Amino acid sequence: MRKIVIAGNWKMFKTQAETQDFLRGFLPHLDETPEEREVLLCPPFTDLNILSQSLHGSRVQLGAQNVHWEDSGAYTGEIAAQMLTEIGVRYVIVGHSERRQFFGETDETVNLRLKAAQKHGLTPVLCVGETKQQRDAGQTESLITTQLDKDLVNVDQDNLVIAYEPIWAIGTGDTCEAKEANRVIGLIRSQLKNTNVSIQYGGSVKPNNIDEIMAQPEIDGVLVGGASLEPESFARIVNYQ
Ligand SMILES: O=C[C@H](O)COP(=O)(O)O
Repeated sequence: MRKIVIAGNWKMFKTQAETQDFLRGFLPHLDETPEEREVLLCPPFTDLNILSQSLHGSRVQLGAQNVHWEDSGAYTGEIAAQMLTEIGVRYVIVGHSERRQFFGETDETVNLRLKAAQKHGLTPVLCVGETKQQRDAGQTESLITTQLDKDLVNVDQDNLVIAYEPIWAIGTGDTCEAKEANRVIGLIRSQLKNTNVSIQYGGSVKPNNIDEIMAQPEIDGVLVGGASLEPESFARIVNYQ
């Protein structure tokens, strides 16, 4: 049985005070959320501790936005898996297109980060997806196949979530058609050893398109950026019909 995972990726947004405001507005809505849905927040590192304390005893899981492959060392600006698990983090986003595009993340470093996360009991959320140029050139399938082949070398598929995020749909309001996202996610699934991996869609998910997205048979959840920052809109997404 595939798990439904609804995740908010806050990217580089929210101070601790803003995080507390968010929780006041968001948490009461979880009374309506069906039990089987995993709800996940991935804030900036500086918000993890306060969220860990505030969410103690709640059903919301914590995720980080990055993890280094070494246990410790001289890696300025990076974070180690044990620093995350010590404060109750359970998931970590790896290979987000913004990391690949702006911070030199490669399939090789994505693979190292995935293995390090798993070694310490974190569940990685691996992001894959094509640019507009690659889509227009008919390279979506080959690009995703290459990413999966390289990123998943020696990665345990029993402790993994994948997010299909077409880069052209991220933060643009230009959502991938639900049926097309379903098709690509089916293709991703067909390339996995474990076909029960939960595969999310990400890219301009909003309250007005969540129901159609989640009605697709291959889609097991969503990775939400902008619309996860506002309590009412993320609550509507978590409580999709
Ligand atoms: O990680 C989340 C994605 O990059 C989607 O962001 P968005 O919902 O703002 O388009």
